[in-house]
Amino acid sequence: MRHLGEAKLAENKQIAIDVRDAVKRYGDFTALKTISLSIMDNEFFTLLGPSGCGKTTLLRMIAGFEAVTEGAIYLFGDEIANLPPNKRPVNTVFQNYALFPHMTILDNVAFGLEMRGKSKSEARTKAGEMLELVQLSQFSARKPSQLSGGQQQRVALARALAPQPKVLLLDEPLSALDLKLRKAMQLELKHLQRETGITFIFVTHDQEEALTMSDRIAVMSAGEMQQLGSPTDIYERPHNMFVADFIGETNLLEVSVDAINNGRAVCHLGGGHELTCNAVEGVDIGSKVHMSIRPERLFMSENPAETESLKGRIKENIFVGTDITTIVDLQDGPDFVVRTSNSDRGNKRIFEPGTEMYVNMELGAGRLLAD
Ligand SMILES: Nc1ncnc2c1ncn2[C@@H]1O[C@H](COP(=O)(O)OP(=O)(O)OP(=O)(O)O)[C@@H](O)[C@H]1O
Repeated sequence: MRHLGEAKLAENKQIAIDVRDAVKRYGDFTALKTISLSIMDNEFFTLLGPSGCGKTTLLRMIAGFEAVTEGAIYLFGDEIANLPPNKRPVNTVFQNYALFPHMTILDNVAFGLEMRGKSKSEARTKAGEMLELVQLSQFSARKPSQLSGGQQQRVALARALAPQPKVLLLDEPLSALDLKLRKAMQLELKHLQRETGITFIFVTHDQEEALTMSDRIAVMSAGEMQQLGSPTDIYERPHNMFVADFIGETNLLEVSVDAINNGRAVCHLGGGHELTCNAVEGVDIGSKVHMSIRPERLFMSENPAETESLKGRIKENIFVGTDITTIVDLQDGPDFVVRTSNSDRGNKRIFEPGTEMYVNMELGAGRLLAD
């Protein structure tokens, strides 16, 4: 099966940003450890990772606000080490909008264009078009304080898009917004990216945001890239424990691999429980590794299903609106978290706490992690 990210890459797109063996050190501290990645033209690319992993540092190096200690960054084929920030065809949207409070919305958007040498009338015409793009034309005469947080963020976007940069860098631009507005803005940003065709490099620590918006995601931790792939790759086929744990919710089980036959690995999880899943490269017989199973890939039944099946007892059911989360005690084995969507509850059983039942999964649901 092809994934969105791969399909896009297969179109032979030009590389917008090429980061080659880039290292960033602040004195003795290494903030980025030899990062290499290529971001394609017209791609919505996300740098995702916990606080302090180096995402902003990488973004600032692309923008030209930080020098690269080792390695190089290429922008559409050209090395940019000696290009000052204002000469790069790159613009940044920050978390805190940074609008001028005394200027109207229109002037805020026009200001950067005038600074770049456009005449006042040219700048204002272009600013008007940009406000139309972000659907704020009716507010062009207002001051920033007369707009909501979401509207101010859209002004900041219009301002950053106005000079038609080839690449737009977005550093956690939605984190100051409440959840509902953030979700609406996520879709809006994605549409804007499609409409303008500009390469977006988006920084976030919010995995759901990254999955919703991106063509591809680079998952980072402690200055290193852990995995690069489409949202489906990252979610369905995490390469390691960090990615499996950081992206979404998962059951991370300690297992020992007892046998590998025909591409299938038979794994022991303690307490006499056994599960078979697809073998992966780097995990051999005798390995003690982890298996990741997403809670929504498990289902419960009164009798063992014809798939992989483990006997357990219900500990607790937790109603979380769209789903019911069930904690299952496997008796001398690990606890399992099973998620049942409320939309297909008719097909899947929910049992009362204390009931003995079976937790089942398809063969492909468990994923062995090499580390
Ligand atoms: N100017 C600096 N001098 C020294 N250390 C720095 C400097 N700037 C960043 N760092 C360190 O580099 C590491 C990466 O910082 P960075 O801001 O890139 O992280 P981040 O992933 O963007 O985090 P957050 O999500 O909190 O913004 C952190 O440990 C930070 O303390």
